[in-house]
Amino acid sequence: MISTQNLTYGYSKKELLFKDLNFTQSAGSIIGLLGKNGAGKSTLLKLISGLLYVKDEQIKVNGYIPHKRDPDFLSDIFFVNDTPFLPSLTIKTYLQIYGALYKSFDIEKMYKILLEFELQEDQNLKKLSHGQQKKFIIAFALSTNCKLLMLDEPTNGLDIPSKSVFRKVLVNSVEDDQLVIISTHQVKDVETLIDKIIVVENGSIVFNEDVYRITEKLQFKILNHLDDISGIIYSEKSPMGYKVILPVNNDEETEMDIELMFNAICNKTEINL
Ligand SMILES: Nc1ncnc2c1ncn2[C@@H]1O[C@H](COP(=O)(O)OP(=O)(O)OP(=O)(O)O)[C@@H](O)[C@H]1O
Repeated sequence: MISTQNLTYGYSKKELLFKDLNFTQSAGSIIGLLGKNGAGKSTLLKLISGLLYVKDEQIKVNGYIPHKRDPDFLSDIFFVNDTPFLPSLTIKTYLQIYGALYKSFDIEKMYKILLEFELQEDQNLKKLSHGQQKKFIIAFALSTNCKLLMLDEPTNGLDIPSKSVFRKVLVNSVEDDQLVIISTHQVKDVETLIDKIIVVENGSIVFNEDVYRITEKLQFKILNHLDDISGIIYSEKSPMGYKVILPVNNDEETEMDIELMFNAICNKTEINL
C-alpha cells in the first residue's frame, strides 16, 4: 500500500529531515507511529497524503504518487489532523456534501458512531468544542472506509469515556484491507489497539516491528529488585518497583508495556527480536 524509495525531504534545502528513507507497508495493520517531538511523524504523514511535495516517485500509495492528488487517490485516503478545520455547517449538511467525496462512505456507520460519541446531526460543527470536533472527524474518517487512514494525535482533547469509545469504534470498524496509522504521544491510549510499532527519530525509522513479534520475544514485568535477575534488556525505576524488559525464556507471554518499549528504543537499547 505504501512504499518509499530513497525518500528525501527537508523544509529547507540546507537541512534535510528525511534522507534516503526506504520502507514498505501493506494493508491489514493498525500502526502506532511514535517518536519524540520534532522527530518527523507529522511530516511523514503529510508526505504520504500528498500534502507535501517530493520529486519523482519517491513515495507511492495505493499505486498513486500522492502529491499529484488524483481524485481516485484522494477518495480512498483520510488524514485526521490534530486540529481539524471544520466549516460552519450542521453535521447533517456536512455529511451530505463531504460524504459524497468518498466512494465507500457509510452513512449508517456514521450515525452509529455519532451516537456513541453523543453528537447530534443538527449541531453546528463550528460551535463544537475541540474534543467534540475531534470526535466528529474521527467518526467521519472511519465512516469513509478509506483504505488508508492516518490519525494524528486522535485522542488529544478526548475525555476519558470518549477515549474508550474511540478504541471500541476503531477496533470494530477496521477491516483487513485497510491500513491505519496513528501518530501519538498518548501511547497508553493506543496500547491495546495497535499491532505494529514504528518509531521515527531524527528523520529515520529506527524501529519497525509487529507487536506479536515483540511479545513473542520479550517479557514486560514489574520486579521488586533487579538483583539475581539475569538478561535484563532494559529497566526503569517506577513507584511500583522496577519495570523491566526481559527475553522470553519460558514461553510465558506478557502484555507489551508500550511506554517502556518506547523508552527503551529512545535510550538506544539493543533489541534483537
Ligand atoms: N512548516 C514547517 N516549516 C519548517 N519546518 C518545519 C515545518 N513543520 C515542521 N518543521 C520541522 O520539521 C521537523 C519535524 O516536524 P514534525 O512536525 O514532522 O515532527 P513530529 O514528530 O510530528 O513532532 P510533534 O510530536 O512535536 O508533533 C521539526 O524539526 C520541525 O521544526
